[in-house]
Amino acid sequence: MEQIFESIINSYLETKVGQSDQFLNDDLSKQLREIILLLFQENQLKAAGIGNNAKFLENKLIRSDFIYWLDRNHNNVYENDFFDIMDEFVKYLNRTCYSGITGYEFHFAYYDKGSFYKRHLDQFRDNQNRAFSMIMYLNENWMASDGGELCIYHENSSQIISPLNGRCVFFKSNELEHEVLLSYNPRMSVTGWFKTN
Ligand SMILES: O=C(O)CCC(=O)C(=O)O
Ligand SMILES: [Fe+2]
Repeated sequence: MEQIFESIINSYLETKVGQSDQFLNDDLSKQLREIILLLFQENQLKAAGIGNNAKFLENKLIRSDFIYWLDRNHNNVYENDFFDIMDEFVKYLNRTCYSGITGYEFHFAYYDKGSFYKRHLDQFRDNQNRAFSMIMYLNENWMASDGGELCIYHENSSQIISPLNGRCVFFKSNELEHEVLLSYNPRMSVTGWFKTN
C-alpha cells in the first residue's frame, strides 16, 4: 500500500489533488458496492444533509445523494478491511507529512440517476476539524456518457475527474471547491474526511 499512498501524496503536493487509480482493489470495491446496493434495497440509506423540513427543501437543491456512515461497530468484514486501510493511510500521513490527523469519518454515498452535489467546500464554517477529504469510487464500467464527474475548481481552471472504479481523490477540505455533476446512472462511492483537533 505504501507505494500507492506515496503516489497519492506526490500528486497532492504537485497539483493540490492527490489521485490513485488503483486504491481499492476490485474485490473490496465489489464488496463495498454490494453493501451499498443492499442498504439501498433495504431503504437504509438516508438523504444527505437533512435538518428540519425547511432545510430539507434547501438541501435537495444543493445535493441529492443518499448516505450511510461506516462504523467498526457494524462488525462487517469489508467495512473493517476498509478501515484497516484508512488506519494505515493515517499513519503514513502523520509519519511523512506531520499532518496531525487524529480521527476520520466515512460514509457510503449513492447518487441515483439524476443526482448531483452543487459546488461547495467540505469544511463547515463553524467547525474546522475536517482537514482532508477523500473519495473512493466504486463504479465498474463507468462511461463518459454516465456523467457524474467530480469537478474541482482551481484558481484559474477546473478539473474534471470521472468516478471510475478503484480511483481515489484526496484534497484539502478548506481549500478546493468542488461539485458532482449530474449523474445519468447510479453512482457509488465512499467519501470521508481526515480530522484534526
Ligand atoms: O463524490 C464525489 O465525487 C464528491 C462528493 C463530495 O463532494 C462530498 O460528499 O462532499
Ligand atoms: Fe464535497
